[in-house]
Amino acid sequence: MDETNENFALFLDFDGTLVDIVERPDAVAVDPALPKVLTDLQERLGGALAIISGRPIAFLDGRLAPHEFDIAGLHGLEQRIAGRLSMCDPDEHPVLRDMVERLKQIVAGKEGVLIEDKGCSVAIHWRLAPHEKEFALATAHAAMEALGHDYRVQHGKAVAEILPSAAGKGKVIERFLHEAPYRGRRPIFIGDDLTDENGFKAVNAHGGLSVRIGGGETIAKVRLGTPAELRRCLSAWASEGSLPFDEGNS
Ligand SMILES: O=P(O)(O)OC[C@H]1O[C@H](O[C@H]2O[C@H](CO)[C@@H](O)[C@H](O)[C@H]2O)[C@H](O)[C@@H](O)[C@@H]1O
Repeated sequence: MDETNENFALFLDFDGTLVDIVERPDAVAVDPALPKVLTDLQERLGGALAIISGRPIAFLDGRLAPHEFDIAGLHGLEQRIAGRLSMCDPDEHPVLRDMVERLKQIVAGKEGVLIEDKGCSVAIHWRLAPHEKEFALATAHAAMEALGHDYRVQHGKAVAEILPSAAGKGKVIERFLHEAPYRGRRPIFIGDDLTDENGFKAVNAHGGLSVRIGGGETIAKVRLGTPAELRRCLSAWASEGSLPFDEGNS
């Protein structure tokens, strides 16, 4: 391991952070150079690099293949650390499963409104139909009311997700920080969205470094413009070894 990096634990969001936002969730494309950059950086950090995403782990593994990184999916409902996998079982969420079927029927006539069924959570997207934003938000909140306190709505970029209340990026980052090789290190979390603010709060509380990609109100300490800019920073960090963020830049 590179000694200058031994104190850092790096947590990276996926959509809007490592990859550019696109119109459809299934159309997202990974820069071909990215998996190797992440692998090199993981080595520099003595293994302390993890992806923290709202996507299912299976989707992320598919996009980053053949590399299998430490990872948290579904906003922390699933995780894999050093090959140890902990998954969420959709069968333990029968009321949510019924609700997913109802939601598919409710949006059926709404062109451009997409239901992304993630097993233990469900997202309602309106990026292709911005005029349906209020409908999609009202639908998500009505679903949450019907499901009760065990579920909450997570707002995001042209999306509202219904997910178990226990899910949260801050909580899962805390879990990683209790495990080797993350334990005792200074955390860095890089994200772009509302769901990432909870992760920024966790790393800030540890005296860590929070980095927000793009605009919007944030508690992150550093801001970068775009996923492409971040990919350049990560590539430089992987090849040169020095932290590529200026902590004074917020
Ligand atoms: O935690 P993340 O890795 O940032 O995932 C958050 C959500 O990202 C995806 O939706 C977003 O990206 C789509 C593709 O660019 C875009 O079409 C959509 O408007 C964005 O909200 C993903 O589909 C969700 O499941 C993730 O929770």
